[in-house]
Amino acid sequence: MKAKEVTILTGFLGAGKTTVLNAVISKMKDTRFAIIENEIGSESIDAGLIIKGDEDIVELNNGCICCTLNDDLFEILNNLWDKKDSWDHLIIEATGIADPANIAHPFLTMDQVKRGYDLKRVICIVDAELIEDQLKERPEAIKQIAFSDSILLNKVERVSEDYVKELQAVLKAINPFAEILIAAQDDFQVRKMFARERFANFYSNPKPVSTPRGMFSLSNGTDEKQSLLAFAASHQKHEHSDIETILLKYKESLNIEELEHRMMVFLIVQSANVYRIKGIIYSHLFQSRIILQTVGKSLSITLGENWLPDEIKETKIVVIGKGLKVFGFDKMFRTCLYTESELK
Ligand SMILES: Nc1nc2c(ncn2[C@@H]2O[C@H](COP(=O)(O)OP(=O)(O)OP(=O)(O)O)[C@@H](O)[C@H]2O)c(=O)[nH]1
Repeated sequence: MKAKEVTILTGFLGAGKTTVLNAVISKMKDTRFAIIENEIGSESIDAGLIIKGDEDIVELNNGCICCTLNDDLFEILNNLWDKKDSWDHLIIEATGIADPANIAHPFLTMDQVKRGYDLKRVICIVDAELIEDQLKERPEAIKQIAFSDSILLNKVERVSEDYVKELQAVLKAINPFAEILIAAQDDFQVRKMFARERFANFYSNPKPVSTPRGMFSLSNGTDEKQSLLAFAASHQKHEHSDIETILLKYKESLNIEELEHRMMVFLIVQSANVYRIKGIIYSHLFQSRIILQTVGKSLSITLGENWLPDEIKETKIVVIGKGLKVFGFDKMFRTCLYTESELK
């Protein structure tokens, strides 16, 4: 059986990976996708933001797969392989701080993985408004651009045309081999992105891991798993080890106007070390969930999917940044909860 096509979607926190993934699912209706959604927090928000179709969506929330190449990934690859007749193309949405080279490693070096999975391309989504600061502060952002085959410059409507040209030159300098695409209004150039395949010898020739021959199964303590764990262990010291996540959960209904107000003040005054906030919010005044997102100083509060009748309605908010104080965030969000007397 032919190996399945694999695409890795990378890009810094909030660049627009899930948005582009949704555009891909909508545009390429003739392809059945399997999706691995990796998030650094223990709870997945993104999986709830992917448009529902026939896609097989697997969440991998135990940490960033670029650092913890653990059993979970192999189990997922094995499980997907078992259902290989039901999908055509695997997309891995990496966390916003992942080094795509580490994610690509097993696909490039392990014979048994290669037999089932053919890594065709790495696509990097870049936030035109924030990338300049991200390149200065975060080595992850540079690695993501440097390792990609296509770079999609996103959110260009937020910057000037001249600045877009400057950014193109910067991106070209970091990665002269990549094709740079500009996202136009609601057009993420999906077909173009997927038409491009990686150069066979482009990647930095990771050292091959010796692998025993056999079935495509990695779940039984094979040497490959050992090799990969050793590889993972040797990569434990990451540049993004200073990045932390906080998860806050509330069962009470939340006042969306108050939330908007608090968030706007927070973003103006205090958000320097916060890269990303994303949340699914429960407010009794709405039949649907409310989606809260911040990237840099931008705030978006939108309607999500309706709650299902038997679903537990609760708010889940993930904050990603450096030196985060749980108490402060908890206090801010608690002031947005309706009190019992307000609900009467
Ligand atoms: N203005 C503008 N906003 C965009 C565009 N693409 C995405 N966004 C917004 O940017 C925010 C983050 O988008 P996501 O697609 O969730 O980003 P992501 O890269 O998946 O985020 P993480 O998974 O947290 O790293 C959302 O509020 C999107 O609506 C764009 O082209 N223009």
